[in-house]
Amino acid sequence: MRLILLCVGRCKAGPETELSQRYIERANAAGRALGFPRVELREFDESRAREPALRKAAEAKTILASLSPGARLVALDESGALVSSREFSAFLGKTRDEGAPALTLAIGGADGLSGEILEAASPIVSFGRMTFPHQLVRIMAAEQLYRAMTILAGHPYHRD
Ligand SMILES: C[S@@+](CC[C@H](N)C(=O)[O-])C[C@H]1O[C@@H](n2cnc3c(N)ncnc32)[C@H](O)[C@@H]1O
Repeated sequence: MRLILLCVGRCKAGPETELSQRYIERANAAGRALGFPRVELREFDESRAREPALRKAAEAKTILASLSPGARLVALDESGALVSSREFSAFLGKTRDEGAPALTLAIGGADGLSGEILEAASPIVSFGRMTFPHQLVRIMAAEQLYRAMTILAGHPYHRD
């Protein structure tokens, strides 16, 4: 099952990009043998529309258009469900075993994700009730994908 980290907003070259790339490379190395051939990072420009609602709607259209047929959509949003790393890894394993061709994790831009995306997603996952910048969330999501791979592989990176 392909894993896609879909980001509204681009990250400049620098420490945030380096760290998220490092976790993606680790997730790729650990995931290949587990039926996760690769984590793909896709970035889109934030909309330049004047109103936040119009920006979010335009960004939602881009996100929905980029989903491959049969792909599962997970939204990252402050309002979502609080899940443990083990629960998240179990969800990835179950979705893979159900035969989904791809799973997309969507990260919103400065305005956040639209209601349309939150309704289309299952589940909506939160990293806590605080709001983080999308650059940090990208790193956190990449790390959680790597952590999930190690949990599924029985590797001792994750300790609890
Ligand atoms: C700067 S935040 C969006 C701002 C916020 N929704 C607002 O109303 O102003 C950018 C993106 O990072 C992700 N994000 C931020 N905090 C998060 C959290 N606590 N849990 C999960 N995702 C988060 C979401 O995908 C969000 O759309």
